[in-house]
Formats: sequence, structure tokens, C-alpha cells
Amino acid sequence: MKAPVRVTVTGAAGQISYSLLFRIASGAMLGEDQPVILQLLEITPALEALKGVAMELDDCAFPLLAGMVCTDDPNVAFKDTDYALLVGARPRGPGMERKDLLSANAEIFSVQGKAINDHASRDVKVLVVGNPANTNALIAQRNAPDINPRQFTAMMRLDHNRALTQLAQKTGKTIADVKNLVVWGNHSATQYPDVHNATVDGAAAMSLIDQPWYENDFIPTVQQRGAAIIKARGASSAASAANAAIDHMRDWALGSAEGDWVSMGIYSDGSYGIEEGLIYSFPCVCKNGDWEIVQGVETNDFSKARMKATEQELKEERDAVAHLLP
Ligand SMILES: NC(=O)C1=CN([C@@H]2O[C@H](COP(=O)(O)OP(=O)(O)OC[C@H]3O[C@@H](n4cnc5c(N)ncnc54)[C@H](O)[C@@H]3O)[C@@H](O)[C@H]2O)C=CC1
Ligand SMILES: O=C([O-])CC(=O)C(=O)O
Repeated sequence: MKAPVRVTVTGAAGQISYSLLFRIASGAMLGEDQPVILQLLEITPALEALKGVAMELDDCAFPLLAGMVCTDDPNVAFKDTDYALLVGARPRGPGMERKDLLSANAEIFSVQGKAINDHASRDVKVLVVGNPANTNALIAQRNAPDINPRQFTAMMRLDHNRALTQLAQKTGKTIADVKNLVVWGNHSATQYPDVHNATVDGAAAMSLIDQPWYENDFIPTVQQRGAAIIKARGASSAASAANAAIDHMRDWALGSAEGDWVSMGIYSDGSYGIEEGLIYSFPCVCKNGDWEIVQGVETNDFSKARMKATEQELKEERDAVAHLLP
């Protein structure tokens, strides 16, 4: 058996965590040979509810759960942590865009960025889930100057998974048949799900679908899926968000599938003309515990315009939180 690693989850008494924590403790994220110590952060009024979640985790008798810490102190929650999943933040309700949450949530991520900087393992892998995820990840990253910016990522995997399913269903194929799809940009309604380089069972995706369906059906369905879930469920996506967080962290830690791409919100190095330093989603492959941007992906004028529009939105979000960016 390997030595245990520390996994911090914030918002641990919330909806997403109620699915996420049990899957982390079962080995779904880091493998069935990797014991974990869960370091769970909540705000003080939610500590009693968190105690209940911890009791349920105990009652699962997970062989891989090597310990648990429940706290309302970020300095304790991030101590020596190897993996940090920043989920704790207010979710949106009907009629809101995710960036409407900036003023409510941004402060959380500057406090937590500082705590990560001061206390986490120097190799920590950070995934921001709380919305608006890309800009919250930027805030956390900028408040952690001693940690490599590559270690801060934002969750785009739910958008990626949504796009996979829409394309597989339309073409009558399975998820495993779809390869090299990417969602570019921001986790927002400007995100750009791009299938120009995707294949389905070996055939070019664009040869199997028509432009009107792609433009007027597929892209808006993926962009608006979070809002559609809120409308139908009366609450924002929780189990599918937890699942995407597991996929993102598992691939980052253990490697992504050979011959395929994943979408990750990562620190832009200027690839594809996207401003350096924004947290932007690119096509990525992961190996050896690290990610790299897939280079040389063809982008036509249709794609370039959409990639720019979502970049522009990220610049505006960044400028709106300039006071939190040291
Ligand atoms: N990036 C993505 O693809 C997705 C992001 N989300 C976002 O994830 C976030 C969480 O969603 P849910 O779990 O459904 O919300 P929730 O409201 O059920 O849970 C959030 C939890 O965070 C806690 N919290 C608030 N401030 C905190 C702080 N400073 N430190 C620690 N914990 C804190 C709350 O007490 C609450 O228990 C929301 O911002 C939501 O919009 C949701 C779905 C997908
Ligand atoms: O839409 C929301 O507010 C929750 C979320 O991020 C998603 O489901 O993609």
C-alpha cells in the first residue's frame, strides 16, 4: 500500500461534495491503491452539517480513507495538502450568469490562495470548481506567488463531458467513439465547444453533422446546459459536477487516455494567441502528473472568433477583480 496523500475539499458540506467526497474516498480519483486523508473545509455555521457528512464517510468503512480533518480554518485545511478541490462558493440561481457570483465568491479565493501559498505541499494540484471558476482560479493563483501557476486549474471537464454526450447521441455512437473534442475558454455561456478536429468512430465529426445543427443546437446546448439543469432540478448540477472533478483530477494525476484530449482551464502561456496569464481552457493531454497544451490544432475563422470572444470575457472578469490580484 502507498503512503496516504492529503486531499483538501472546500465547501465539504455542500451539494457537490456530498457526491464528490465518497468517490474520492472510494479510490475513484487517485486509484484503488492510494489511501487518502480528507481535509474538509467549511464555514463555521456549516460545521455541524459537515460532522454529519464525516459520520457517513466513517460509516462507509472505506479501506482507503486513512484520516479526516474537519475545520473552518483554511490554514488547517490546506496544511501539507497534495490535492486541493476548491468547491466551496455560492451557486447561481435561475436567471443569473455565473459571473454574477464574482462579488459574492471572489474574496473566498484570495483567502484560500494565500493559505495554499503558506501551507500546502509545494507540488499541490489545485482544481477550482466554485463559480465563476476560471476567474476564481486566477484569484487563487495570483495570491499564491510561491507556487508554480501551472498548478492552478479551473474545471471545464463538465462542459467537455456534456459536449461528448451531445455528439455521441446525435451520431448514434458511444462516448468512447468520440475523440479530440475540445471546449475552449471560459466556463460560461461564451465557452466554445469545438468539434472541427474531433472524430467519431474514426470519421471526421463535421462530416457526420450539419453546420446549422452544430451552430444553432450543439453549441448553445452545451453552453446553456448548466442553466437548463438549474431550471429542471431547481438547483445547480451537483453529481455531474462531482464526476467531472474526479475525471479532471484523475487524469491530471494518473494520465489522460492515449490518443485523446481533455479540456482544462489552465494558465495560458500565450498559445493560440490567448493572453498569457489568463485561466483559459485549452485542449490538453496529461502524463507524469503534469499537463501540456496540444499544439498545432487547426482553428478556422469561425473558431478564432469564438475563441476571442470567450477570451474577451475572461479579460473583463479579471479587470472586475483587479483589487484582489496582487
Ligand atoms: N465549474 C463547474 O463546472 C461547476 C461549478 N459549480 C459551482 O460549484 C460551487 C458549489 O456548488 P454546490 O456544492 O452545489 O453549492 P452548495 O451551496 O450546495 O455548497 C457550497 C458549500 O460551500 C460552503 N462555503 C461557502 N463559503 C465557503 C468558504 N469560504 N470556505 C469553505 N466553504 C464555504 C457553503 O457553506 C456550502 O456548504 C458553486 O459556486 C457552483 O456554481 C457547480 C457546478 C459545476
Ligand atoms: O450552471 C451553473 O451555475 C453550475 C455550473 O457551473 C454548471 O452546471 O455548469
